[in-house]
Amino acid sequence: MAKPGNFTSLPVIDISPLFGDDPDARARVVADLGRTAREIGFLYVTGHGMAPGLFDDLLATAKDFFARPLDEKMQVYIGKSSNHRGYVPTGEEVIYGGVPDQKEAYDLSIDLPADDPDYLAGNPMLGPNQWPALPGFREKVGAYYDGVMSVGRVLLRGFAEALGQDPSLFDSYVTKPPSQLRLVHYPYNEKAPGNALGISPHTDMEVFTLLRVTAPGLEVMNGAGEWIDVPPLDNAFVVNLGDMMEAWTNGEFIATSHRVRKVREERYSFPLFFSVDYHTEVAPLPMFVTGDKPARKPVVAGEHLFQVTAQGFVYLQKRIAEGRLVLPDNASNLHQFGQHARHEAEALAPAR
Ligand SMILES: O=C(O)CCC(=O)C(=O)O
Ligand SMILES: [Fe+2]
Repeated sequence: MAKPGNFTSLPVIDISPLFGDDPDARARVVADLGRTAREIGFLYVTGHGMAPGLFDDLLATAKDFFARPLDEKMQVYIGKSSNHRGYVPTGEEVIYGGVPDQKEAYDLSIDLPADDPDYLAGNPMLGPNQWPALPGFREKVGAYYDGVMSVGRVLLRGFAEALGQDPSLFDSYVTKPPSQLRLVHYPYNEKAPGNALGISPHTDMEVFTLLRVTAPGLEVMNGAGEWIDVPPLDNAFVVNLGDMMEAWTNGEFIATSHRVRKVREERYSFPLFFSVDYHTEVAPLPMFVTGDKPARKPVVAGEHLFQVTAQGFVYLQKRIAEGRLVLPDNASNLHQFGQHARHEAEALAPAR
């Protein structure tokens, strides 16, 4: 099983050469990405080309939205959506042990038209977003979403090259991906003990995550089992590889465990979970399977994501209890992969 090295801090990788045409500079970045993906699974990304204003606007918009009265936010309650989009009030997410969080969120993903065939067929993760009526919200949050997805696509090509493959290796798997952006708000909590958990140890399930946060709290586990601080870095994304990347590469690239420590400070967190297409069967790609590294059991990406999601949200649990929602019983557990397996062996519950 893949295991990270004994790093004590994360590398900062300037990916601007991935947008340029200097082959030597590109090769250096690709080599850095490869080393990091094999040994750490976590990095800061700068030189991503996104104007700082996009994040500033996202943050200001999120602050405005979360400051609105509850009944206004509930106009776009996630429980009104058939494809998991909208406002997630405090208490909606099921807590895996420990002190309940005061966190609230707004979830969006690829904004498909109402005549999208997957949406019409009742797909539980594909369809339109539920946009709040707040002026400018859709434009600003949508612009950030498009920007971060573009960075994700460039990064995906960089990782493909870092595996010694054609940059387009993964492209055909990400044509209409349910890549979720979460706007998360942890209000000020004067009682929050510094070492209590905001999110318990987990790996992210998707290909990789592009994260921006406003305050410290995120920690990554190194190979020695020590928690390493990942404080926010100005105009940089924290990028971590997820289970699908580890599964595709048969463990060559690693999904690293992380957790969020509670801090006595209001905190906003904006993870973009870069996913593959809903119907993709995620299995090790043939070039990563060898005699001593047998292929693991495949999962259908979207079914797996939705199955895990369904366990974590009250409105989905209600739909299941009422028989209005039936989960596919063939979606196996992606937590069998990578560090999730190790954590489950250590009896630590996944957070999402
Ligand atoms: O808020 C953070 O710093 C990270 C959140 C996270 O790990 C997640 O949502 O999966
Ligand atoms: Fe995470």
